[in-house]
Amino acid sequence: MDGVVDHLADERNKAQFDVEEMKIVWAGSRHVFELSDRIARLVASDPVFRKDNRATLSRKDLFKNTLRKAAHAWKRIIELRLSEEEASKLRFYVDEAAFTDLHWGMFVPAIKGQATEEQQQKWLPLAYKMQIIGCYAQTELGHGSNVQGLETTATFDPQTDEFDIHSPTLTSSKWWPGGLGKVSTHAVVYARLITDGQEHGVHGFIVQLRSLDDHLPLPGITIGDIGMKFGNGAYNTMDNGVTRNGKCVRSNVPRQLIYGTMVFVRQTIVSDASCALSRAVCIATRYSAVRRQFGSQNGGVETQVIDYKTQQNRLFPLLAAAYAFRFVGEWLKWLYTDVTQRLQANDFSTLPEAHACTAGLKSLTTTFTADAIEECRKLCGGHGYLCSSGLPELFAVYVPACTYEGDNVVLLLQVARFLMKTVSQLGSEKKPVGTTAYMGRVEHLMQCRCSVQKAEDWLNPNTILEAFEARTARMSVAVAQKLAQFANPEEGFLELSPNLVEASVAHCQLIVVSKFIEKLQQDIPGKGVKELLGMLCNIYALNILHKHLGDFLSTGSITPKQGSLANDQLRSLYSQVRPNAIALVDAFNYTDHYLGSVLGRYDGNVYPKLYEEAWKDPLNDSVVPDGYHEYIRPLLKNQLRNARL
Ligand SMILES: CCCCCCCCCCCCCCCCCCCCCCCCCCCCCC(=O)SCCNC(=O)CCNC(=O)[C@H](O)C(C)(C)COP(=O)(O)OP(=O)(O)OC[C@H]1O[C@@H](n2cnc3c(N)ncnc32)[C@H](O)[C@@H]1OP(=O)(O)O
Ligand SMILES: Cc1cc2nc3c(=O)[nH]c(=O)nc-3n(C[C@H](O)[C@H](O)[C@H](O)COP(=O)(O)OP(=O)(O)OC[C@H]3O[C@@H](n4cnc5c(N)ncnc54)[C@H](O)[C@@H]3O)c2cc1C
Repeated sequence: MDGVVDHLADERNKAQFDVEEMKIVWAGSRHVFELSDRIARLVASDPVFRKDNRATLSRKDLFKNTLRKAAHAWKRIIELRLSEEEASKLRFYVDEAAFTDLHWGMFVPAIKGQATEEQQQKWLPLAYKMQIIGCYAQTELGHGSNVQGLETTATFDPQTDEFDIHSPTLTSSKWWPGGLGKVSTHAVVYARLITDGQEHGVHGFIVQLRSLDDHLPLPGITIGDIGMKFGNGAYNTMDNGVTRNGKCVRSNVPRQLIYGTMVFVRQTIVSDASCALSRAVCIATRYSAVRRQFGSQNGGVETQVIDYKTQQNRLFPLLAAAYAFRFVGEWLKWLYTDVTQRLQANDFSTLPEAHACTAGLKSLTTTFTADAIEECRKLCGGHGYLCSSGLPELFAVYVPACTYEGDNVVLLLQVARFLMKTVSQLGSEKKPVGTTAYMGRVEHLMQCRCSVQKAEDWLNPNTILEAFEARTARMSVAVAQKLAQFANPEEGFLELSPNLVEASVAHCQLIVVSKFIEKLQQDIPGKGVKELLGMLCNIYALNILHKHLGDFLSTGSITPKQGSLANDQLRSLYSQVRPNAIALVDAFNYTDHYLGSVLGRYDGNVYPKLYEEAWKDPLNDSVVPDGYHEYIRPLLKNQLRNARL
């Protein structure tokens, strides 16, 4: 900021907490903060990684530019001898969806999680050096959610000691896999295993797709890109592929680990939600402090839009959620590490809970984040609709997270199965543990009364927790009782699926609230840091309570009066957070390069930069537009009309 006017300086001076310490809390540790900061600057200062032209490039140029960036990134990783942690931050700050995500994020984990020792020794060194490039080919044209419904077959031929991978129909074509369309040389292909004429369910097989000499598809394989996706630029940097069959290399997979890669990726998607959300919130918060509308007294300055209570009521819960998702993401990473270690020791006991948590939290956080990015766009008024705000592209890149790695409703139904199983086991030997431990107090939760009498009573974390637990327990038990009335449980499950999904959402929201409260019980240094986090935790919880008041009231978990007091407390919390809003988004420590938004600039110098940016549009290359002589001039001169008459 040397020599640059900081238009947000007054806002920064208002902060009542230590921003530098909050940056450490956000990053997770001082080590991660310093590393992230260094890599973010490295990326921002490298011209190859510029991204302000993505919306205007043609698909082919966009894609080629992504290939260039990926090759350059890999070169820098090798030259600078970056560690895995540094390389992964570099990918984060380069901020461009590419085949490398699938290679590192799914192909390598699938081999690590599902291949035998011998297979790992063969494939992993090649993959780590990127001497082969892999993708994850599960979804087909006809089936995505229903993995057991995949049609591709892998038939073992004892004569050749090979599997014959076959997609016999159009609908069995692999369709969607990222990186498959134009880049990958190999894939983990999911197919129904057939040996001796017998079926053994869906398994993963490593298949070579393209020649390592000339990149042409191997015989028997038809391969290409599936076409343009939502939004200009955005996810179109990625080649999503279609392919039909081939021969392959043998595989031998333990049944329970087939789904392991999805558990891993869902966990990373939850952590990623806080990044996308915080980015949108940072843009909307800074711009809301810059933007002024109405309220001028005697020709004085107008009101900053961030001071309108309606703006705060829309924006601050999103800010609070960004922090909430950060902490639940940290916890989920711990849970995933724990379950992985157990699996290595053949202990599968915590896998169902890990599956339910990753599926449910992936669904909850991505649905919320996608909606929140769009809300941030609206919070920025008309300028939010400009590509230079960064929000349209962020939305277009982010919104498929609600679908990929499991459609969000399908995933909530998985949580519902887990919840119903937990309820059905209450009173048996098997005690609920982990995130369902609260169900062990179901008798109390079914009849407890919320003690809130005045607005400030809602600041007690135990009060909040009990209201959320009572709501979830009562919703789960109510739907379980309805289910029990069906002679055929699967029929009941289908009929009651909307109620089941609502119970799952309540359960996932409870997990997020409880992990935020747990975070606050840790030692958090820095003046005012814990206090601010406490306010954000209360905003996150009370906003949910307000938005889902129907659930809380219909289950009798709180009274209408208590609901109204929660809302009073929310308004008071907004006033307390307001002076800290800019500092709270500064704590994300995002560079202007990463934010990619004129509205979210650190220095708040929005208007001159918006004007400057507009002139860069290719349409402004000429004063008189291409097409004037053909279409505008004849119109103005009435030549078109005369010609018709
Ligand atoms: C320009 C760029 C430059 C940068 C360059 C830099 C390069 C260098 C970088 C170097 C870095 C090095 C560091 C690397 C760091 C890593 C980076 C990480 C990034 C990660 C990002 C990844 C990218 C994401 C992009 C998006 C990818 C999207 C991919 C996909 O979408 S893949 C396809 C996913 N498909 C689905 O999810 C399908 C959904 N369906 C299902 O999951 C299931 O079928 C089902 C719905 C659950 C099935 O239901 P059924 O009822 O049919 O059940 P079924 O019979 O199958 O199962 C029954 C029992 O099994 C249980 N169960 C089900 N699922 C699971 C599970 N997942 N786990 C455990 N158990 C499960 C189920 O509960 C039943 O149990 P039961 O009730 O007890 O019987
Ligand atoms: C950008 C992007 C990248 C992707 N990358 C990959 C990849 O790398 N590799 C890969 O293998 N796949 C990939 N996919 C595919 C992705 O995993 C699937 O699209 C996803 O799992 C959803 O499956 P589907 O498309 O079959 O949706 P469908 O299941 O057809 O969903 C359609 C609708 O039906 C509803 N529905 C479906 N089943 C049920 C049910 N049982 N009960 C109630 N409602 C239901 C859904 O909620 C949804 O509203 C990608 C997809 C996208 C968009």
